[in-house]
Amino acid sequence: MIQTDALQFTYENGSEFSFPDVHLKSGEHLLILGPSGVGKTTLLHLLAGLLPVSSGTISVAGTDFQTLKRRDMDRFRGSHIGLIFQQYHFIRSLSVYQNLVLRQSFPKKALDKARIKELASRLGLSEVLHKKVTQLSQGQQQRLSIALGLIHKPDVVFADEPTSNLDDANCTTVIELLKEEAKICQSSLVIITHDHRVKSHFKNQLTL
Ligand SMILES: Nc1ncnc2c1ncn2[C@@H]1O[C@H](COP(=O)(O)OP(=O)(O)OP(=O)(O)O)[C@@H](O)[C@H]1O
Repeated sequence: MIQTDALQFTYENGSEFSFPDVHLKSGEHLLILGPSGVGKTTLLHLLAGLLPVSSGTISVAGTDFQTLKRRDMDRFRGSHIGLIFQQYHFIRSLSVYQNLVLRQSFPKKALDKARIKELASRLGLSEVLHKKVTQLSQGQQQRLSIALGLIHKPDVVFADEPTSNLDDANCTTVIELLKEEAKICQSSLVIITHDHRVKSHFKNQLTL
């Protein structure tokens, strides 16, 4: 599902990063650990095609990123990749339901109301489905962020620090939700974190 070879990236200011190869099969999970500043988010952005590699290759869901032009990359990401960011990316003027509809329609998929209702229910968002996202609690925002990463049943889900700012009980809940939803969607799951509480939940780990 994910295969990288000799990945390197250099920021404009000259900061250079070399990453170990990642090999992940369909439905597998990977936890990427490492101290702050080591390049975890940079690696996630490369794997999601948000940054272009300086050298090396990435293949996700059988597609070699080198073969994709920028617009094709955006389309590919919309269909095959789910992103769960540290900072929430919601459209603040819209409701929870409208945000999910918009994300679902991005890869030009037909509206699937049943899928939205079902996912919202599993993530405990049914009661707030028609509320503005600005009216949600922190925990509800976190769960909406997960729902937005999974609504289109992506092949791969990348989650960047999904448990930062959570207490121990909520940390476990969010990790279990992510694993459960990834299993239902048969998605591979890559979690980037420096939160050592997450370690015990994943066997497959890569430390940068
Ligand atoms: N756009 C940029 N231009 C230059 N340097 C950058 C840029 N973005 C990040 N960096 C630097 O690259 C290094 C790696 O950043 P990155 O965010 O990938 O680390 P990280 O391991 O995810 O850190 P954290 O755990 O704190 O989120 C940091 O030193 C950061 O300051």
